[in-house]
Formats: sequence, C-alpha cells, structure tokens
Amino acid sequence: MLRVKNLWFSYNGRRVLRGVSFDFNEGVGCLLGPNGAGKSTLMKCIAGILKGEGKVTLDGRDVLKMPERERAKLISYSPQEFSVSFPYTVFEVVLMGRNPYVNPLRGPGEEDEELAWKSLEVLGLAELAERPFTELSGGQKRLVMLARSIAQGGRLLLFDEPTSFLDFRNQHVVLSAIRELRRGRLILVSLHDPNQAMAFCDSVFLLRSGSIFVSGRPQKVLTPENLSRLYKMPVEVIEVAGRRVIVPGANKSVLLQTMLLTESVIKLDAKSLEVVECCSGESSAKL
Ligand SMILES: Nc1ncnc2c1ncn2[C@@H]1O[C@H](COP(=O)(O)OP(=O)(O)OP(=O)(O)O)[C@@H](O)[C@H]1O
Repeated sequence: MLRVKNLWFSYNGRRVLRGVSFDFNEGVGCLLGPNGAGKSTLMKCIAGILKGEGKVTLDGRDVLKMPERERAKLISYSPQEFSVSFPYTVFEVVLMGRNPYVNPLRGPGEEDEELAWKSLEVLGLAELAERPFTELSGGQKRLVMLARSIAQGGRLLLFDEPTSFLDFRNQHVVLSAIRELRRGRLILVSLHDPNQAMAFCDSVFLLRSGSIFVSGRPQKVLTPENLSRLYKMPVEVIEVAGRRVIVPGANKSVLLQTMLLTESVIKLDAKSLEVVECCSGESSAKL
C-alpha cells in the first residue's frame, strides 16, 4: 500500500501541497485536478525528486528516507517533460531504465536488454529501436519514455500525464498497456480527462488547491457535483449506450448546484427570465 500522510511542499515559499493525505492500495489510481493543482509536484515528492515535508510509505517502508538507488528499484517515475540532448538510440534510452539494477563496472546484462526489448514491444515500438531519440516526434518520445518506465519496473509506477501529445489511438494503447502492468503493482497516473479516469482507473483522487478533497472508486467520485467543484464549471454525467460519459454541463439543475458551489454569475434572458449563461472565473456555459 502507498500511504501519503500530511505532505507539504512549497516552491520558494509558495505553498503548493497543503497536507496531502491518502491511501492507495490496488490497481491503477488517477490524480485528477485542474492545471496548477499540484499533481506533478505531488508525484515528484512521492518519487523523492522533490523533498516535501510529511511521510510517504510504500508497504510500510519509509521511501523518503531510503537511499536513492534503493528507491529507484521500488518506484519508477515517468515525467511530463523530458529532455535528452545526446542522440542516444531509442533502445539505449529504454535500457537506461535498468540503471538502478546495473552494476556500473559491468554495464547492463542480457536480462536487462531482454527487458528493454520486451518493453518496446509492449508498446509497439520495436521498429523505432535504432532511431535517435532526439529525432522522434513528441508523441513517439512519450511512448519511449513509458517503455523506459516499464523496463525499470518496481512496486509503484508513477506516470505524469501519460497521454499528453498522443493521438486518439495511442492514448488508448498507452492506458491499456498501463492497465496491463497493474498485477502486483500500484500505478498512479495523472490525467486531464475524467472519462479516461472512469474507463481505466480503479480509484480516483481529486486534487484541488494542494490537497485531496475526495477519493474513492470512479463511479462514486466522478459525480457532477464533485467535478463541478473541482473544475469550477458545470459538469454533467450522461448515459450513452449504457456508458457513463462526462461532459461540460448545461443542465439547469447542475448549473444551479454549480452556481452555489462556485459563486458563479448568471445571465438571464430579459423576456423569459431563463438562464442563458453561467460564468465562473474564466469559464462560462451557454444554454
Ligand atoms: N519549478 C517550479 N518553481 C516554482 N513554481 C513551480 C514549479 N513547478 C511548478 N510550480 C508551481 O506549482 C504549482 C503546481 O504545479 P504542478 O506542475 O505541480 O501542477 P499540475 O497539477 O501538475 O499542473 P498541470 O496539470 O498544468 O501539469 C503551479 O502553480 C506551478 O506554477
């Protein structure tokens, strides 16, 4: 189990995480929250890349107090942005995921190379193996970095916005591949699409203003009320062919709830007094 307890973090005195606490104990979990909510910061603190105040334990072990190399065997982190300036081949970049296990004097062994190949194959990237990483498109680079995380393995895999830059099909490929990895592991992803969280994740953690305000099973958490509160805009959940689909809302009951929650401004039609627009900060919904 991953347990995050009362985690605080500030950048130059500006608080970003404000006592984040949650338990995560199976499958794929999703951090959902608006831009700037602190999702990447939280992931980096869990991975020990940023030094927050608080406690992070993985199966009872205090990961923040572990030596870096030991932590890298337990936790792999795939960042939102990555820069590789030397023109390493795709295969070499993926093989680097094995670094925590490699004896620096001997270099990677056969088993490491095999794992790197398998990781490329899982994501359908074997054909890119000899290409220089620096010459790939943004989406291809994203896929290669995911392959690297898969090669690194570990008990907890963190993927920060794994679907960014990816086309419609590859978003599905990546989320399916991530889901396949969950046996015996905990996987935490950050996403921007609540529909993807609903379809691919076992639990959801809503992060707002640096703390988790609700968490649990997607069906329980991804409600119009919670999502309207999270994104400060009307949100509806509708049924299409038996599937729940989350859409920006225009339903009046949702609007009224949202107005109360977000202190929105509404515009009424002068004659009918019908609500025609609901404005909250920078977002607005026309009816
Ligand atoms: N290196 C940094 N120095 C100073 N402030 C930072 C730094 N990185 C992030 N921040 C700030 O911390 C806050 C949280 O950023 P973070 O990247 O964790 O949010 P996020 O939820 O991942 O956002 P997004 O969905 O846009 O990626 C933001 O206000 C951001 O401006």
